Amino acid sequence: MKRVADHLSDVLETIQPLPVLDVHLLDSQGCILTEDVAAPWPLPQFDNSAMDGYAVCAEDVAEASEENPVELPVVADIAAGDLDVSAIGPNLSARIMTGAPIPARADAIVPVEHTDGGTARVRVTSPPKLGAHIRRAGEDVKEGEVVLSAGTSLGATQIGLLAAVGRDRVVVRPKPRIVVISTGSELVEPGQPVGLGQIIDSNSFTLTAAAREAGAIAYRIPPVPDDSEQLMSVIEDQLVRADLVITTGGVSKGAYDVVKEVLSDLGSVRFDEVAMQPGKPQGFGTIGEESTPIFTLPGNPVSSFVSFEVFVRPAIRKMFGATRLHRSSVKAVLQQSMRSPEGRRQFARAQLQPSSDGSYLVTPLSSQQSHRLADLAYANALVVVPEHLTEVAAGQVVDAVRLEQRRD
Ligand SMILES: Nc1nc2c(c(=O)[nH]1)N[C@H]1C(S)=C(S)[C@@H](COP(=O)(O)OP(=O)(O)OC[C@H]3O[C@@H](n4cnc5c(N)ncnc54)[C@H](O)[C@@H]3O)O[C@H]1N2
Ligand code: MOO
Repeated sequence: MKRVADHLSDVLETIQPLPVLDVHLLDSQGCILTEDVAAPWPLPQFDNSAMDGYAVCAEDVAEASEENPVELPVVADIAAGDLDVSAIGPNLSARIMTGAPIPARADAIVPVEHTDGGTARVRVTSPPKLGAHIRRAGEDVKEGEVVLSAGTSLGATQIGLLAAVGRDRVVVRPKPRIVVISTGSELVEPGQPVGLGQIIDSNSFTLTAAAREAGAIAYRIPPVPDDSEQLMSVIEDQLVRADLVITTGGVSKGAYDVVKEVLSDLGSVRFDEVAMQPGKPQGFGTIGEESTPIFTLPGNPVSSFVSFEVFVRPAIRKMFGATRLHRSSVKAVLQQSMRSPEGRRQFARAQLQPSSDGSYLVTPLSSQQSHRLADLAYANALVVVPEHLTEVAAGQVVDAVRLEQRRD
């Protein structure tokens, strides 16, 4: 049997980052920036007021108090966006709104709450500190400063910053488009009547959602029966829009394992038994004119999910240029002894929880059978038991891969 580490390194050798693309700013959400973006101007671009109030010279109102307000003429009314802002002279003031440019010589803003709000003359009842409520040009970002560097993952706040420095397009590595195909003549769609012997296709839902959680654009298509011509035609159709294809089912030793049959003659897909539990039957390779990568994962629901976690997720992350391909794992104290098949790496569903001293405790779920979907939905970690161990006693420290918290 092939080792997990060897299969993963074969996968990651074949998978390459997608070519970069110049996209509209909002289309960059969730993508990784591939250029350094410098600010062509400072932020803020000009000195402006942080408060609705009055621009003054601080020393003119230094003695102001509730009992002895200082009264100043109001010589201008400056709104945000006003361009024509003249200087104020000594012992004069200008009414000013938040975001409006500071008139020359003003060196403090008195918030309207500390005045009588007058429009021709204003009575100031509290002295501002020098520079109070003035947002200085460049205090946020300096002109020419690199605000985001290549490799940054773009979320809402990064996209806002890019807009603020004037970018309407950016160069990113796009999200891979992934097509998920479940195979099996027994499969029916959720929401449809389920006949005797039929089962609902859950794999394609799990994996489409998992691919999206990993950062991809994922398309799910209805299950394809165990018929080689139909499967071939569906795969060929889907190659038009796919950067990567995932199938589930039909890769073990059954008489109707058509995925294996069809893909053995197409492209460069190799079928291996990988020394892991679950997820032993694995297929991977490339197909079609554009050598599109394809994973053929086993049909058992847990096996397909674990295979996705171990091989497909890192591949997706490599395609969109992430620097961290793997999920984080922690050392955790096993709460219950475990057995593990000899010579195979076990990925056991488990509940991980922090303990009061900052360490982690992990409890493997009672059954590790590959069809048990409820346990899978309940697990928040996978305990990894290396190939050479067949037993791990309670109290031992193990590696636990953290899955996204799906139940909190
Ligand atoms: N004689 C042997 N039989 C099996 C072996 C073996 O080595 N020798 N390996 C077992 C292991 S391990 C796995 S894993 C499975 C993999 O089987 P396939 O990939 O061929 O998958 P199927 O036979 O099509 O289905 C297996 C199982 O999973 C259910 N299934 C399939 N697709 C879905 C879906 N989309 N949603 C929900 N459930 C699905 C299917 O009904 C079967 O119960 O082979 C073992 N057998
Ligand atoms: O390898 Mo299967 O994936 O054990 O259930």
